[in-house]
Amino acid sequence: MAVYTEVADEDLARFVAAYDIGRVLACKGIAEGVENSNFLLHTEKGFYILTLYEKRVDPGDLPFFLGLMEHLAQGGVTCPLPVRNRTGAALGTLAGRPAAIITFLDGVWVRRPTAEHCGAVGAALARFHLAGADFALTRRNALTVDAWRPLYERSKPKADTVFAGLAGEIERELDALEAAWPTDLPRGVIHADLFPDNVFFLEDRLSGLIDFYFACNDFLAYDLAVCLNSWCFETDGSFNLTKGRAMLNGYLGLRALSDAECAALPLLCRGSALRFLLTRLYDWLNVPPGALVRPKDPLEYLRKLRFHRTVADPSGYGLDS
Ligand SMILES: Nc1ncnc2c1ncn2[C@@H]1O[C@H](COP(=O)(O)OP(=O)(O)OP(=O)(O)O)[C@@H](O)[C@H]1O
Ligand SMILES: N[C@@H](CCO)C(=O)O
Repeated sequence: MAVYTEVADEDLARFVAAYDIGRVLACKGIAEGVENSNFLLHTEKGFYILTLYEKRVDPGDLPFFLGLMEHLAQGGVTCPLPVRNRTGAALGTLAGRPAAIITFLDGVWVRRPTAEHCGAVGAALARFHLAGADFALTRRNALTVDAWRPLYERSKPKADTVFAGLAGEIERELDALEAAWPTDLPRGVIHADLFPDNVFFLEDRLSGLIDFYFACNDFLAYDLAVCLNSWCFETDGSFNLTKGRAMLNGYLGLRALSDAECAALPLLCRGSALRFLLTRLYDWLNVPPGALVRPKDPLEYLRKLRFHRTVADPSGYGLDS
């Protein structure tokens, strides 16, 4: 999260007065993250997260995200719940933005994940996929293969200022992925952004998942690719096979992967790496003036992408044949 939009005290007090959570005692901007404006809200009833939805969130998708949290919680996935106001609405408007209050989840995200953390995340991801299977709403993935080229075009004029040769490398990758992207893998609701900062642990036990604002319907195995990318690389850029194996085995303990899903993993990992390279590149080149935000390094994902091009089969991620 980040803070793009400031909220006046009177507006906040009026917004919170519609809820049954007491008066505002304090409200502090959260610097972490890059997508929405987030605040730690302290009221007479306790702590909450106040989110103002920013540029990448289509307000029409908010019932999907908020409904998904409620659905997953009923299905045994620990996650925050939207708080409803006295009229039963989970969504309102604050400072000109769609806004919601969600419950505070205890735990911290791990800066240096171990293989054990990766195993727990693999299992949690499978639990998410199983619990999401009977969710009634759907949302297409707005950041899948057909969206990557238009997204790239918006950064293209300045891409080579970030890294010489970056534009050409992205264009070759887009050509390859558009030609080879799978069409018929098992689909369902995916988290699509289950990075370490979206998974909380309490004393090494996974305590819950947050940040459902990229969730959508897409290939289930693509979600694993997002997690292999975000959890299993070391800071020196190398892929940690022990972590990859732990994550895949954690997942396989609850949901089997088909042969086609296994075979597609290297391609899905390339696609996922390109997706985060492209959104990070755009954000890097377009920091709004005055925003409290730390854009993330796009080149981290260029290095991951290059690694995936060298992976011939899923044993390269630790998948036992
Ligand atoms: N329900 C919650 N309970 C406790 N803390 C939360 C909760 N939701 C968010 N946070 C805090 O806010 C931080 C950022 O949240 P989040 O990851 O949802 O933001 P974001 O802008 O969507 O970030 P990104 O998409 O870059 O991960 C978290 O790391 C955590 O510190
Ligand atoms: N988790 C993403 C930010 C949200 O899309 C990243 O690290 O690039």
